[in-house]
Formats: sequence, structure tokens, C-alpha cells
Amino acid sequence: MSMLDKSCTDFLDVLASKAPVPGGGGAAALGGAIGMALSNMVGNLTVGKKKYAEVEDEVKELIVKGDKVIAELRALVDEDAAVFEPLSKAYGLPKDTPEQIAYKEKVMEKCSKDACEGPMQIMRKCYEGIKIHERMGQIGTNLAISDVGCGVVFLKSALISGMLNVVINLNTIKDQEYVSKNRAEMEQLLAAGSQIADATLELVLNKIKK
Ligand SMILES: Nc1nc(=O)c2c([nH]1)NC[C@@H]1CN(c3ccc(C(=O)N[C@@H](CCC(=O)O)C(=O)O)cc3)C=[N+]21
Repeated sequence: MSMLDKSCTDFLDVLASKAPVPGGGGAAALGGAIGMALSNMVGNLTVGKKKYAEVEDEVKELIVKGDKVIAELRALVDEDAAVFEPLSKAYGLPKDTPEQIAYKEKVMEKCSKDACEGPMQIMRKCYEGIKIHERMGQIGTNLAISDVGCGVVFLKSALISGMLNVVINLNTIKDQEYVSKNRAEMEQLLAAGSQIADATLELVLNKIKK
């Protein structure tokens, strides 16, 4: 069963439990999807309004892009569980003999790389979502523009949460070529995404401040 078919109450219960999944990665994906949905809500409130007729086509395009990001982040809730669970098992492998140590190293390397892919993908999708919010903050209806701010803050926190999961998994990877390639992309997504998210929040605040 997909994590997303649980009620919100059950999802929060299992998130709070000792169960290895869902963890911070899955929470990041869900938080990002919630953020993205808020931009689309503002878009849907904008479409059909005479005052915003001039931007209607562009808003519709943003909604289509947003729907894709929501679907991808939603899928990543389950994907992150699938890639992290093997790593959570590998953490507990014994290290009592040289054979066990060698075996654990091999399994940890493979599982850490797989587990890294989930939050990397979460970060890429959050970045896309933040870019959509940037534009929605400029052209979306002022009636609900505060929700573009809410959405972009969810996406920034999901971006940072993705980064934290990438970093902890990179720590258990020996392949330095893999580590530096992923660290560079992670740092780029974090810096660019945070900067655009902060600017969008400021724009929204300036629009709603009296
Ligand atoms: N893609 C990805 N998604 C994550 O959600 C993710 C991640 N990478 N990397 C690391 C962090 C940290 N995290 C833990 C979850 C459970 C235990 C844990 O110890 N679980 C025990 C339960 C221990 C007990 O029963 O006391 C177990 O699975 O057996 C540890 C760490 C998830 N994270």
C-alpha cells in the first residue's frame, strides 16, 4: 500500500514511530508536494478572473507544470521509503569479523548510493517548484498571494530537508567521484533554490504588508 493512501492521522503516527520509514526524506517529499499544491491553488483562483485575463494563459501553464511537480513529489514519498529501507537494514549488519566488515562495507556503499538518489530527486523537484512559485508570486491573484509565500516556505524547508538527507548518506559513501558529483549538484540546488525562495517570500510580504 502506498504511504499516501494512509489517512493523515495514520501517516503522522507511523512517521512519529520508531519505524525506519517514512523518515525525513519522505516527510520532505510530502512537505514539498503540499507547498506545490499551494501555488496551484493560487493559480486556480486566478484563472477565469477578468482582472487577470492578460496572464491567464501563463498561469494555466504554471498550473500544468505544478501538477507534474506535485505528482513527482507525491511519488517520491513512497520512492524514498523504498530506497531508504535497505540502508536502514544495512546500518544494523554485524562487524565482528573481517568477513562481516568487508560485507557490510560493500552493502553500505550500494545502499547509501541508492538512498542518496531519493533526496537528490526531491531537491531537484523542490527547485522546480520554487521557480514556479517565483512566477506565481508575480502574476497570481493578490487575493491569495499570501499562499504563494506559504507554498514557497514549504518548498524551501523540503529543499533543506532533502539536502540533510543527501549529506548524511554521502557520509557513508567511499566512492569520492560519486560524492563530489552529487555534493556539487546538491550545493547548487540549495544555493539557487534558497535564494529564489527568499526573494519570492520577500516579494509576497511586500505585496501584503500595509
Ligand atoms: N533517503 C533517505 N531517507 C531517509 O528518511 C533517511 C535517509 N535517506 N538517510 C538517513 C536518515 C536517518 N533516518 C533513520 C531512520 C531510522 C533509523 C533507525 O535506526 N531505525 C531502526 C529502528 C531502531 C529501533 O527500533 O530502535 C531500524 O530501522 O531498525 C535510523 C536513521 C532516515 N533517513
